[in-house]
Amino acid sequence: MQTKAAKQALIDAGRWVSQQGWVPATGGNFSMKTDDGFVVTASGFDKGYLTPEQFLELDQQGNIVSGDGKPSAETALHLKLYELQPQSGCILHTHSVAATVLSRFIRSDSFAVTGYEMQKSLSGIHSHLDTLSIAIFDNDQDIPALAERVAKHHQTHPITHGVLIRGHGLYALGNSIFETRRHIEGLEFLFACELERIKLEGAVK
Ligand SMILES: CSCCC(=O)C(=O)COP(=O)(O)O
Ligand SMILES: [Zn+2]
Repeated sequence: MQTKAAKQALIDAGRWVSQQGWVPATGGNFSMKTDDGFVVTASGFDKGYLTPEQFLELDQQGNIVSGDGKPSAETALHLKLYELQPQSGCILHTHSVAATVLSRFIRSDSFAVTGYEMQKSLSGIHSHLDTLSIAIFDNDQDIPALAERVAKHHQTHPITHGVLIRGHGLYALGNSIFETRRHIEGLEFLFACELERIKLEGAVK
């Protein structure tokens, strides 16, 4: 995709995720592969009201080639995820309440679900009987270190649809912005269902 069109697609995605309440304050960051490299959101802006000036353009190696301000503080994690999953074309990082709370509630290193028809919104999942597993990593202000932990985990448990960062949010991957948006919407639905189920089960204990 051309850079200008990629920025507009991310602006539209930002408005949508903001309307869903999944990028409060200045939370979240977005990136997409382009014909020349990548575009990534600049740091510190409200992702619901992005403008074309609030992006940086990176070359294929992730070096800044144009744009003002600082790239997202989490750019290194985006670049690592593209390296691990080269077919990925777009990464959207969100901070929903459900992803934040559930990733803290679950003590193990993955969110695993089965039994939901909505699992089929995720590429490669064809039955509610399949088990969907999303890895959870402890949060870290050292983003390159976090990216290295993700890479190490990927060697034994390949990352497919996304990762959760504990108490922080979701990184969703897809081969296009359309697939990534679908993955976010499907995953957020599943997170919300699981939160409701946990609350109901707690109430009857
Ligand atoms: C209040 S959001 C804290 C930083 C963060 O987690 C985030 O997603 C936004 O960071 P950026 O540098 O991309 O604006
Ligand atoms: Zn974040």
